[in-house]
Amino acid sequence: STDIARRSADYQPPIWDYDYIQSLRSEYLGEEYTGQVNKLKEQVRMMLHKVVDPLEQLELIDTLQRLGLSYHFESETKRILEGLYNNNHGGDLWKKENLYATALKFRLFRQHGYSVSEEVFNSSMERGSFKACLCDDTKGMLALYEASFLSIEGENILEEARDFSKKHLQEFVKQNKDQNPSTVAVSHALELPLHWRILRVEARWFIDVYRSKEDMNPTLLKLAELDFNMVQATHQEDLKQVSRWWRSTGITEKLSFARDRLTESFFWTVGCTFHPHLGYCRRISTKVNVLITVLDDIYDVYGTVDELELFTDVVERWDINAMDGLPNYMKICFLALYNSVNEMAFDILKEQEFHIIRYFKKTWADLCKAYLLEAKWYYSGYTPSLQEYLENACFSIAAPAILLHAYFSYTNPITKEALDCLEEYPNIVRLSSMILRLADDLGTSTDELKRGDVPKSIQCYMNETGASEEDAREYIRCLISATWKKMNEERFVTSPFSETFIEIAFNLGRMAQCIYQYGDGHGVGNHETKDRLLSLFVQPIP
Ligand SMILES: CC1(C)[C@@H]2CC[C@@]1(C)[C@@H](OP(=O)([O-])OP(=O)([O-])[O-])C2
Ligand SMILES: [Mg+2]
Ligand SMILES: [Mg+2]
Ligand SMILES: [Mg+2]
Ligand SMILES: [Mg+2]
Ligand SMILES: [Mg+2]
Repeated sequence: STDIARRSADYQPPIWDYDYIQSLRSEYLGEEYTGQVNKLKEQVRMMLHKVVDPLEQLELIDTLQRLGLSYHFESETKRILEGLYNNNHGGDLWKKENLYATALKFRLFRQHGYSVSEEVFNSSMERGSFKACLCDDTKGMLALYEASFLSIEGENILEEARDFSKKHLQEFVKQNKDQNPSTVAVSHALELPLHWRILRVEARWFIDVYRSKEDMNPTLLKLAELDFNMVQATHQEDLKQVSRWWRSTGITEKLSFARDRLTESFFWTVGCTFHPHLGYCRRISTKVNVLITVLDDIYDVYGTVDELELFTDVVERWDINAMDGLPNYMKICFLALYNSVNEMAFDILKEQEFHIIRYFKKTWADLCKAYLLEAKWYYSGYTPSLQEYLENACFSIAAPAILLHAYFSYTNPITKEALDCLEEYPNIVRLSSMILRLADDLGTSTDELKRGDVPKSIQCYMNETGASEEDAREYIRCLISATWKKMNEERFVTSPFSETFIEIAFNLGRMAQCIYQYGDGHGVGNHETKDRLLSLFVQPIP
């Protein structure tokens, strides 16, 4: 190609090389442990049937969830919560309970879609604020803090609950320097509340914490360790398979300027859909993520505006006969995208007799148009208002494309109603995109601006208000929190989407906060991400 001065992002090669990934093995694959795990599951089912004290029921449900086991006991959990909700939701039991029990029940009810009012905390308040004596009740403070993240817009009691509990928990950590189970639990929650954490990542951490708790139940621990390792073995097979596909495309050689992040792309999908039987969904979503990562770098780093115009036009037309004018690196990328997407469309046509190409074509065209607009803003030196930036950046972050593919890759039967709704970018998609975009900008914008990229939300806000970068970042974090309140409301809206889809959309936002918790965990693959990937995909729990 002509010697155009092209930017470089100087991305490092992947930490996880191909041969290493292909060498992964697990003794937990296959039937070896199925007998043992089924026996343990039966024992836990008995525990769920025998427990009668309401607080113990809630604690068992919460523990199973944090151990990553709740997906085995969904019907038992539903039966218990239904019972608790029906026979005491009237409210008398709420009054007699301590703050810890009230907050735990509130969080679990809301999380499972039972509507419960923030007024249940009234007995812990006087004259509009929480009773000062409560601040010594660390267990209650922690439960109140976690519960406050299930709030929706306009719930002032829960807003007050978050501020009150956060202040006293920070105080508690300051007063107690030594590492002990409660300071560890409090610091963990202050880093990221449970509601914003990815279940699979949280389970790996909590299993180690649970092992040393004085009320640890050996059956629960054993099942959690065994199940974690068996699921890990399944994920390893998915990863090896999709890694073989990625190598066969040759894209990492042909487009060496772009990020080669297959394993991190797989981590995104595991965070969204860890269920063992959703392997096809994980493999498709990984293909989408790793292709989007390359596409994003073509628009953000390497392509000239003329080339990007050409590429966007070809994607909009979705026509391989329109490729001739593309430079070679774009031919490779478009044809890989075209083949992968059409192959998935074929799978669905064969399985469900649904011809869906036009939905894919539209979502990829919308994504590339959003990319192109950002590239034009960059080359023309234009800084949009925050509002203008975000309207486009909720598309350029690719969440709508990611969620559309996720919907198709596990939903059977696909419904026209859900498709028409998806095509209009419903609230749940828009809100999930917003969280992903804001968390991504917090984690990646420093490096992006260094090598040259469109001004991100932080910079747009600074430009618009004259705020410092620190204040702008704080504002973006508040925006994430406010968006979560709107997302929480979506849980209660009737929609044509299944509970699974809603959970995947929630998890996409959680994944962003997980990946970017310590900076750019995707592009840079920092040591936190590396440690997480090792514990999730390589090292079984001993
Ligand atoms: C999977 C993704 C969320 C999507 C592609 C790679 C990402 C990690 C992110 O990459 P980034 O370059 O930060 O996106 P953007 O800031 O250029 O939109 C955008
Ligand atoms: Mg969670
Ligand atoms: Mg590369
Ligand atoms: Mg980018
Ligand atoms: Mg981009
Ligand atoms: Mg970014």
